[in-house]
Amino acid sequence: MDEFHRDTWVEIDLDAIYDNVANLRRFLPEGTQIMAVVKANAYGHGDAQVAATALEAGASRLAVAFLDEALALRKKGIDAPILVLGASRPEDVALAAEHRIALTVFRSDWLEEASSLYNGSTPIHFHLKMDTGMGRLGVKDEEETKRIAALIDRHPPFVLEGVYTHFATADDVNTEYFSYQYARFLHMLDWLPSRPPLVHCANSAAALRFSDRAFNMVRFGISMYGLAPSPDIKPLLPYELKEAFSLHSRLVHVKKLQPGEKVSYGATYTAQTEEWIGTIPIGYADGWLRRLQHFHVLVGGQRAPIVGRICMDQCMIRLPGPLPVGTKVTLIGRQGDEVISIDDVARHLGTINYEVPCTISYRVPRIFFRNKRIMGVRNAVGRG
Ligand SMILES: Cc1ncc(COP(=O)(O)O)c(CNc2conc2O)c1O
Repeated sequence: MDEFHRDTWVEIDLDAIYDNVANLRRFLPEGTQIMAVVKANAYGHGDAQVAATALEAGASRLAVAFLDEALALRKKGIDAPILVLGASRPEDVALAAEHRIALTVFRSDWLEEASSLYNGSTPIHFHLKMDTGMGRLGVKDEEETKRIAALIDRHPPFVLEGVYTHFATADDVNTEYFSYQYARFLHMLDWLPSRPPLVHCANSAAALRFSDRAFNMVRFGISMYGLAPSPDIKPLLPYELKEAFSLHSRLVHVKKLQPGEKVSYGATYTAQTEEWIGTIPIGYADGWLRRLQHFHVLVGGQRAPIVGRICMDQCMIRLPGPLPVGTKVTLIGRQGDEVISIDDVARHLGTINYEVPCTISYRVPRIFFRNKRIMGVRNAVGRG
């Protein structure tokens, strides 16, 4: 287990990850596989630890954004099938094949170049991405689709393992555009001479709302971490999700200010009365962004406002009274009856919940809990 020497840390409840996946397993139609989306360091939750837990709970495959993320999982001993959802380089097909990593394909010129560069005999699995209206990656016309299918067919090591699309509005209460994309996908699938073994379209929102239209695999991301894909559809979800991520620190300095005394850069905060001010060792370089000024944290089971500008490595809070240095501060999570959720932070920042855990940087160590006990600590500082 890594050590760390600053009293700020993330706690990842792997029991919550397990339960969120196991509940989906029970909820989905029999035979629908779960692909756990662990890109961006598992949305900031720890890629290998989340991957292993999700696989234990019933996921059979993993998805990442880029080849480097898949290679990192292999280095950490994750052996399950991995799909790279984003674009890769044609010259990296050999590397992907060597590590049994599937790649997304959506351009015939890319595949032409890959076939000219790859002389190996080790199979490389491809998932064909179809753009049904997300407008990001994917084939859009029949000719290109047929060209790609024919190229794969002509090149023995190339295997078409899957075909998929991605929804732009599955987390929207209004299902009109979702229905359009779903119908478009059905139509585009007929452009293929035959359907490959894996056909998938659902993200968390679609898996939880339209599991009857998920084909034979879902790509489960945000709700594996216990977060609703959007506030609007939270009431529509079929079962309770358990948030896995919490963020904590400790008071490293406590002082009493007299009226008129100032706090932090720009001296923008002025004490109005005698005030107790605490300093905590977390700042915007940790992803605790400057826009969180005027938000609050929990200390002593009570809300404490963040006062003055958030610095790179520290910020200040107004305490309910004199508290000892070392008192635990919760920035995301629960203290007694008080809770600060990721959704609360996202709302204050004017963003979506996805962004919050992803933004808590590598500099904040992650402590992993399984069966309520610490099973690992990862401190990425100094790992280059
Ligand atoms: C292709 C693809 N499939 C599945 C998922 C999982 O979606 P979920 O987390 O809603 O379950 C994502 C998430 N991609 C992104 C989530 O936020 N921005 C993204 O690009 C994705 O890009």
